[in-house]
Amino acid sequence: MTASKGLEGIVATQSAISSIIDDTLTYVGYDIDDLAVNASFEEVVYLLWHQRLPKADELAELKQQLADNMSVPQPVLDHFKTYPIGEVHPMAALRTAISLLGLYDENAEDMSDEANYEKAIKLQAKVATIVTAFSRIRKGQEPVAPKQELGYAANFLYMLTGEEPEEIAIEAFNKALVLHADHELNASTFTARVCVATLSDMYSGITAAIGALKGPLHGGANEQVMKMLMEIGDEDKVESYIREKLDNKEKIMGFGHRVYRKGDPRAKHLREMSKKLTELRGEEKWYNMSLQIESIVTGEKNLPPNVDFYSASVYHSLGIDHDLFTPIFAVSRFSGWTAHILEQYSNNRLIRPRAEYIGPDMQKYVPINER
Ligand SMILES: CC(=O)SCCNC(=O)CCNC(=O)[C@H](O)C(C)(C)COP(=O)(O)OP(=O)(O)OC[C@H]1O[C@@H](n2cnc3c(N)ncnc32)[C@H](O)[C@@H]1OP(=O)(O)O
Ligand SMILES: O=C([O-])CC(=O)C(=O)O
Repeated sequence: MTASKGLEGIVATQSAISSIIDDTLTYVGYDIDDLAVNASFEEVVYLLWHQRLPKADELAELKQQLADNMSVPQPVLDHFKTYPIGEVHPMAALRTAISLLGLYDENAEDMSDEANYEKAIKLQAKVATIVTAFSRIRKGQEPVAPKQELGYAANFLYMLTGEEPEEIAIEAFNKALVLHADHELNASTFTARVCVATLSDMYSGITAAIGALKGPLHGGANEQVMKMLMEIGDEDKVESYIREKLDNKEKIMGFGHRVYRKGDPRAKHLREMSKKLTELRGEEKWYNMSLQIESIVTGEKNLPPNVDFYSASVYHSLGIDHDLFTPIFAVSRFSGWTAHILEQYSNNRLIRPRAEYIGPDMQKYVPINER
């Protein structure tokens, strides 16, 4: 038995949800380039859950179901007030809130297909409320109730700020949600599948996935990208900052990928949006710095940017707090995680790989006073 470090190159399951073949990402066979330009997030959610695009009445029904399920039990929101304000990372708060939310769902342990589909709807609806409410409560503000007539992307921004967002912000945010929705067997999705393959419940699977997404080698990278941009601060400091990091063999956040070799197809959409939004806000420096970083890292290391790189300047331009970038990734990825959990349940087998043992051999127990 020889281990593949990080399970690199191992095909661990079959899935009909998304695929990465020759650096092309598709959701159920639809090219991400097509969906990024044309689809609403709700259409993508439906696509991932049903493996087909919705008809108009089906989309309207899903939108209504999401709108109807956005409210969150008060104790889940109140528990945010028990944290030491300002010190809790919103991903830790989200992870805890979803686990807590499970206690308020009387069907949490009902493993029927219907109950699990309903849980997917509830989770997708409520995560927007949870993330935005946490953001407001920690600033001493009241949560904002969603508006029935707004779509998912618009509602998220509305609940975050209390103001109806501009069209350009809705368009950018919807696109970001579409681009982050699913990604084959990434670390957090794999985590969700491993968890529920024991026939554990969906809240457990999603809680586990949030924990996996939080790390800076995965979803946590987008916040780190913005931290780096802020640290550099100015266009004429990029060159020396990045070269020093590379010379010290440090990683540049937002670059590299386990699967993509030529490049992440999502990055160009975010790059384009970053250009548009930073120009609009008169803050082109974040885009210009990002371009410079891309040119150096690609030139020196042949490492293209991943989805996390330009999403940082996009979210910053939308006025979003930097530590909410990864929770926003999660808000979108709830759709993929729930789709994979439903798929896992529908054709389940316990996921239990082996380890190549490299510890000492055949030791004999030594009584404690003789060690
Ligand atoms: C949504 C997402 O999860 S996308 C990924 C988000 N994560 C990041 O952006 C963090 C930065 N990137 C990384 O840490 C990595 O590229 C990962 C974790 C994404 C992929 O890692 P792996 O597939 O294990 O690649 P691995 O670490 O083997 O890298 C191969 C080589 O490229 C280098 N490398 C990889 N990424 C980077 C980077 N971002 N900056 C500098 N060098 C890098 C490695 O040091 C290694 O060099 P070596 O061969 O000289 O040792
Ligand atoms: O697939 C991966 O390893 C990480 C990634 O890009 C994602 O989850 O979107």
